[in-house]
Amino acid sequence: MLEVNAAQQIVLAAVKPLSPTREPLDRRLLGRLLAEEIIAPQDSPACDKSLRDGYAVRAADCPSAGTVLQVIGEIAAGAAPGAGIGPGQCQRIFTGAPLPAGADAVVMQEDVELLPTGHIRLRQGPVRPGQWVYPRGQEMHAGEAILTPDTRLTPAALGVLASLGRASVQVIAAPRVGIVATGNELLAPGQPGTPGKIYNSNGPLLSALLAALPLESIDFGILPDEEAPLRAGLERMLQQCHAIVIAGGMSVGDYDLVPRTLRTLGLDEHIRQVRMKPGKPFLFGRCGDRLVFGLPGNPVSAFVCCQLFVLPALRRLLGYAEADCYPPVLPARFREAFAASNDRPTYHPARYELRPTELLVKPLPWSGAPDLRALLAANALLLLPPGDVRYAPTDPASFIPLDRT
Ligand SMILES: Nc1nc2c(c(=O)[nH]1)N[C@H]1C(S)=C(S)[C@@H](COP(=O)(O)OP(=O)(O)OC[C@H]3O[C@@H](n4cnc5c(N)ncnc54)[C@H](O)[C@@H]3O)O[C@H]1N2
Ligand code: MOO
Repeated sequence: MLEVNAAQQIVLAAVKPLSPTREPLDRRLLGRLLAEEIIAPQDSPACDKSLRDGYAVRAADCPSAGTVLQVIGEIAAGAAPGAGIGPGQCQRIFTGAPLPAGADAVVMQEDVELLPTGHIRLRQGPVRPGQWVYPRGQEMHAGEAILTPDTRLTPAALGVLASLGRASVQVIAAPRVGIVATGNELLAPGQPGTPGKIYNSNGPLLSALLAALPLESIDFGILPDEEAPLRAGLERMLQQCHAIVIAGGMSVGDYDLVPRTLRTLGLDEHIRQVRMKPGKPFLFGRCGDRLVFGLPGNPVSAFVCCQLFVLPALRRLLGYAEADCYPPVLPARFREAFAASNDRPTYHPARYELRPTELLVKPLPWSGAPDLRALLAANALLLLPPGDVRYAPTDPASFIPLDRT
């Protein structure tokens, strides 16, 4: 049976980033990949600016405390610089306002005494040239490359793009991803419960996991274990989405119809099972250029397969470099003794904590693939090898953090 690492490589090898598109600059671009080089159109700041509320002066006029200067006008932020200043003169100025011609320094208003004659007297001196001035081009020069293609857009990058006056940018397109739960036993939240039925937790669980990425996800609700409506539903999803995520009906039972139904829709199956627990009946393939992920119905299995295979593939569709697509695996030490017995490599819900110099990890009580409640307290998946294993406190461990953003 395929190992997890090999399966992850097969998935990523089958995914190509989507094409670039031009989109309006807003917060929906957070986490998207830039697809153009951004060049500064002009110097920033475009002129020398004041960093303080106070007075724009000529430093050469201000050798010492007690210097008296004539105030000849006022410049607010957003105003044109207006008249320049000559010897013995200054202008009232506010933070962000352009320095008038002749001025090369700013004196904070706290450092002057305002005289009734319309003059100021310096409380301190000398004034250094450039004092409280943000010089033209200090942040960037016209023609300078500010952002390279393949930059992942952060809040700071979006702020810088806005500061350049950009209303839109070229980014890698965001995929549309469909999610559906299958099973005759499933009820939508709000429907009256009846014996034998359970509520669909996988749909909301997977939608929430996908919400960590800047893509459009569509929840297609529930499809039954019946061939005709299942086929029609999956076909509709394939028409509308770049990738589809199906949970349930993946195993070998008489009502596990998903794999064979996908085959009638032209599935090119790349993966049918992976040597892991939970999540063994994971399916991956393509229908034409659509990516198809079949997750086992047990909620923790669906969760783990989403973390290990679906999210990495979607990051790749978004244009992330391959190495940035995988969830990180971090080294740690066991916080306490633990004994495990598993027939496959296992991803066990756990809690990690940062101690001054190392990470400690503690497996949580967990009763297996259906036990979604165990994930409530988890912030990690602890990797455990197959077989009977006993760990003592401080033994080495490795885990996947679940709180990575
Ligand atoms: N004879 C075998 N039986 C099973 C095998 C096997 O190899 N041989 N594999 C087991 C493993 S491992 C898993 S995992 C499950 C996965 O099976 P399916 O993908 O077919 O999932 P279902 O049978 O549809 O459901 C399993 C379980 O999860 C519940 N479920 C399903 N969907 C949801 C949902 N949307 N929300 C909440 N709970 C859901 C479902 O009611 C079942 O209890 O198969 C083993 N069997
Ligand atoms: O592989 Mo299944 O997901 O253990 O229960």
